[in-house]
Order: sequence, then structure tokens, then C-alpha cells
Amino acid sequence: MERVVLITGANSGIGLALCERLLTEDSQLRLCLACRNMQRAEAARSALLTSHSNAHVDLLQLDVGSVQSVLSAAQEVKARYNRIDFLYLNAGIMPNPQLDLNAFFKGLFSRNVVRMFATAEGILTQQDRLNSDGLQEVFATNLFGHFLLIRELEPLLSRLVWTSSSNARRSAFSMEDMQHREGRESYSSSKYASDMLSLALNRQKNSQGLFSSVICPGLVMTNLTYGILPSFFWTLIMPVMWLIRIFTNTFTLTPHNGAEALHWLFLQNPESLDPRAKYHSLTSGLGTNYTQPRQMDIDEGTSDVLYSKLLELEKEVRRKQSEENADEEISAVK
Ligand SMILES: NC(=O)C1=CN([C@@H]2O[C@H](COP(=O)(O)OP(=O)(O)OC[C@H]3O[C@@H](n4cnc5c(N)ncnc54)[C@H](OP(=O)(O)O)[C@@H]3O)[C@@H](O)[C@H]2O)C=CC1
Ligand SMILES: CC(C)CCC[C@@H](C)[C@H]1CC[C@H]2C3=CC[C@H]4[C@H](C)C(=O)CC[C@]4(C)[C@H]3CC[C@]12C
Repeated sequence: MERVVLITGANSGIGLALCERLLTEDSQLRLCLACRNMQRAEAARSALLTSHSNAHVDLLQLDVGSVQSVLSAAQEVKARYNRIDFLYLNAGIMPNPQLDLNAFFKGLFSRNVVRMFATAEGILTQQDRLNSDGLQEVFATNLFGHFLLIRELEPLLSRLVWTSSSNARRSAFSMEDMQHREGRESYSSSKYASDMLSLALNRQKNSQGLFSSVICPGLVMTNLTYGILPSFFWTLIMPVMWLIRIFTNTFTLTPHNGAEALHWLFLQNPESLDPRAKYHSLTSGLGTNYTQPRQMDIDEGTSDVLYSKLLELEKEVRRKQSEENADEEISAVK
């Protein structure tokens, strides 16, 4: 039977590389590229069809950062497919990143240098803003839009895979401020929240046959990293990056390598996976790719609280959305 795989943020970087890898793995797959920009989605589809001419590649308009877009896209998915075998929750943003050069140079000569390169702990901040739904943009895109999508598609789903990050950190997240309105580590907070949500989903839904996993792709050269430092700079320091790879296998560098754990999970039996592990894409100094599970710094109680708070927010957002729709209908009648 033809398997259906839906991937958010599939038009570039790690998402697009995953599409390539999955089509190479199983040419019978039906891939659905869920993207906010249809021109970029068309370009990605053409690129995939160039290397896999008989592939089934569908496009879906989805802006995960917009409640209305998620609800409309979910309706479309339900109309098109009877089931989604894999849902890859991959779309993500890191707006206005700022590198603390002072902390970076201090870190270079500290005991934590390897950790700093692997996680960017203490050297990277972001400036977030509100979106048109009144939600923090990073929270809405990296976490909540995906949560809403899962809630809408639940009866169709069996496997979820989140593209998280080793930048996810407990201290960046606060339950009292789950959207991270106050701090400057919205990316880290949103990724930590996705780790917890994955655990909570496993606790709530495994008995109904729904399984969730999280991965970290390592440091990969994509549009996201080109937002931190310009692409010419990354190209210039590439030899240094290969050198660093000898000490930290988390410098996967290419989208193909970064997609290793996403691909690996596609081949695993969900019952054999550890819900408390993050599966890391790693690349050795000699360029060999492999996947390694590492325990996450999360606990079940806090994850369950987050899950309940997301359900509450979902209710609120749906109520607001239906009020807005009703207002629009009234003004259309007038
Ligand atoms: N690169 C790295 O080193 C690492 C990346 N990650 C994670 O990997 C994932 C993929 O990022 P990466 O490939 O690096 O970067 P890219 O910027 O290349 O890919 C991000 C993808 O997400 C899409 N996207 C962003 N916002 C939205 C939205 N509101 N609705 C729909 N799609 C959206 C982008 O679409 P568009 O083209 O329209 O912007 C793009 O397709 C992210 O979740 C990121 O956090 C994790 C660890 C390390
Ligand atoms: C000589 C160079 C290697 C100097 C580069 C310094 C920094 C720009 C980068 C050092 C560590 C990098 C990162 C680590 C973790 C990534 C994480 C997994 C993620 O999700 C997104 C990107 C990272 C934060 C990435 C970003 C660039 C560094 C901070």
C-alpha cells in the first residue's frame, strides 16, 4: 500500500533533503510538501521530480504560524488523504539571531568549548515579535501551529517526528511564560517545549497507536544558519568547520547529513523507540553519518502540564477564530 508522508517546511534545507532521501528509500511513497510559499514549494517539487521522475509529490499550502492557515490546510488534508503514515514537524524559524561575540571568544578558551559548539549555549539570542493571531511568532511557528495541526489530523496519524535542536534548554523555558514573551531565547524555549510535547503525546496517545519522536539534525548550513552569519562567511570558514567536526560529530553541515536521524526514524518500529530520547544526526570526522539517541532533560509531570496549557490555548484560539469568522459573515451579508 502507498504510504503518505507529510513534511512541513519541505521546500528547503533539512526538509527538502529529507524528501530526497525518502524518495530514494521508497519510490512508491506519496510525499506531501506543506509549505507557506507556493512558488518555493513548486521549485522544490520540480527539483525532486528531476531526480525521481515517477515520484508522487503533492503540495499543500500551509503557514504553520497562522491559525487560519493551519485549520484550512487540515481540512484540505482530510479531504485528500485517508491517513498520514508519517507527519514530519520540521518547519522552524529563528528570527533576528544575535551572536554574543564576547561570550563566544570566552567560551573558546573554556572547558565547555565542545558543548558551546554543539548547543550554542550562552552565545545566541533572538528578538521575537507578536504575529497577527496575537501569539509570539517563534512559539506559534515552531510549536503551536504544529500542535494545532496534530489536533486537527489526529484520527489520520500514526507517527510524528519533530525537528528539535540541541539548543533546546530547560532554563530557557518557563511554564508561566510558555510563549517566551519576556526572554530573548525564544528558539531554545520553543524547541524545549517541542521535546516536552513529544513526551506528553507519547504518554497520552501511544495506547491509541500514535507515536512521537524528536531529533536534532546537528549544525547544518541552511537558510536558518545563513540568518546567523552570511553564507560567504560560512563558506570561508568551512575548513575550520571540518576540523571542528573531529571534536564534535554534531557538525553535520549538509542538509543530507542533517536529515540522517529523520530518515533513520522512518525505518524504525515505533515500539522500539525511547520516548525520552532525542535522536541526533551525527557525522564523524571521516564523513560517516549515523544516528544516536541521547536522553533529554525533561520530566513527565512538567510535560503533562504543558500539554494541558496547550489544550487551553487551543480552545481560546478556536473561540477567537470562530468569532472572527462570524463577524466576517455578518459584514458580508450587510
Ligand atoms: N540548520 C540547523 O543547523 C538546524 C536546524 N534545526 C531545525 O531544522 C528545521 C529546518 O530548518 P532548516 O532546514 O535548517 O532551515 P530552512 O530555513 O532551510 O528551513 C526551514 C523551513 O521551514 C519553513 N517555514 C518557516 N516558517 C514557516 C511557516 N510559518 N509555515 C510554513 N513553513 C515555514 C521554511 O519555509 P520558507 O522557505 O518559506 O521560509 C523552510 O522551508 C527547523 O525546525 C530548525 O529549527 C535544528 C537544529 C539545527
Ligand atoms: C568558527 C565558527 C565555527 C564560528 C561559528 C560560531 C557560531 C555562529 C556557531 C557556533 C555553534 C553554532 C550552533 C550550534 C547549535 C545549532 C543548533 C543545533 C540549532 O538548532 C540552530 C543553529 C545552532 C544554534 C548553531 C548556530 C551557529 C553557532 C552558534
